Amino acid sequence: MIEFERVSKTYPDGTVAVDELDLTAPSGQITVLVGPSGCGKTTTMRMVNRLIDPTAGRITLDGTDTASIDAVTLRRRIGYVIQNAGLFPHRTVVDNVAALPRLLGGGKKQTRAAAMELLERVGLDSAFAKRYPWQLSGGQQQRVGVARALATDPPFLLMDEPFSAVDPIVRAQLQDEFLRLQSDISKTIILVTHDIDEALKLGDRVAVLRQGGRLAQVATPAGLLEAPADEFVADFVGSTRGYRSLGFRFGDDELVPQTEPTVTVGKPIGGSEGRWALAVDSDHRPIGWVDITAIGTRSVESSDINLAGTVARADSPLRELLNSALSNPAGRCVIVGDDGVLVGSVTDTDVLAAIRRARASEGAA
Ligand SMILES: Nc1ncnc2c1ncn2[C@@H]1O[C@H](COP(=O)(O)OP(=O)(O)OP(=O)(O)O)[C@@H](O)[C@H]1O
Repeated sequence: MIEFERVSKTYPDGTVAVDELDLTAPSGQITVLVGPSGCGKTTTMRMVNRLIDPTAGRITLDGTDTASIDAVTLRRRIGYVIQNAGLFPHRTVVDNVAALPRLLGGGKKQTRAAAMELLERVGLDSAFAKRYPWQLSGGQQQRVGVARALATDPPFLLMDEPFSAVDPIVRAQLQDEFLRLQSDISKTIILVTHDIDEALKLGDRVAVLRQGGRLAQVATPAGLLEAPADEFVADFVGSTRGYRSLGFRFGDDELVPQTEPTVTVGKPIGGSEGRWALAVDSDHRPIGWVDITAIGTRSVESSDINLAGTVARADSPLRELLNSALSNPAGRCVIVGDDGVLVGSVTDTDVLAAIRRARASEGAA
């Protein structure tokens, strides 16, 4: 757990960057700091690893005052990921990741092997290990940045705008991978962003800061959308906050897929009701929809398949679940497993009902 207790920072020129901040970042969770430019996010984060010293107040890591820990020792316990990755330009990818463990006295073979394993975990093929940072895309560099921050297996991680230097599609991929990684490693993370959508997607808790480094509200993403503390927060989360909750995901048991009747190419349609039937390949992966009324008793052909529909996974954001329901001619959301194999389907009404249930339980919490 990282705790800020009445922490303030006034720069020598008199700028109050952070003003009496009280905030807790719980263990094993992602706490996001979000707010407009200049509201003190980076200053707040850098006080944790003492790149900046607070003017007043104290910051504790699992109860220990950071001021009482030697700065080098402190930074070993806190991984740090920054925008544009900040990699050593003259070292290969694997050497970037292995650098700190080597410095701490790890053997060459052992630290390299550990670095290779980490690179795999962050989704980088081993073929990239011998490249230099400039030979990687922005998204690949960010992955190396994350691997490097994790190299000493620190319990705490600070991430300053880690995904903002890449295009929106790569950013979404990196965010998804990061959430998957975090569900495995459960680090105590503080992440800074100015992007409210990123904050709502990644944060277990989101702290909204306003100008002058004052905390406007800290809440779960759903709590923030449903009950903004004041006009500033309401404006910051935006008037489309109803739609923003479509970025949330359901837990495993909140949506129960029903069996979806299927058809395959080369076979006649048997026993499907309604107008549309889902076509699947021989591995039972959805490929499109067939208009039953156009087929009659003959066999289904590839050219009969309407490819308009999309699929989602049970843990996809609600946006993708609804998108699947709305894009499929049958109006049902098709759910597949990680391997792309059909699990079943839910209706758009099921998705909306589950959203309402989730909101009701959030409100009751
Ligand atoms: N070394 C410094 N000396 C004086 N003022 C500073 C210094 N560093 C930052 N500031 C000021 O402190 C305030 C907070 O800056 P900080 O970088 O923490 O904000 P931020 O929320 O991270 O901003 P951004 O989203 O634009 O990166 C700003 O007004 C900034 O101009």
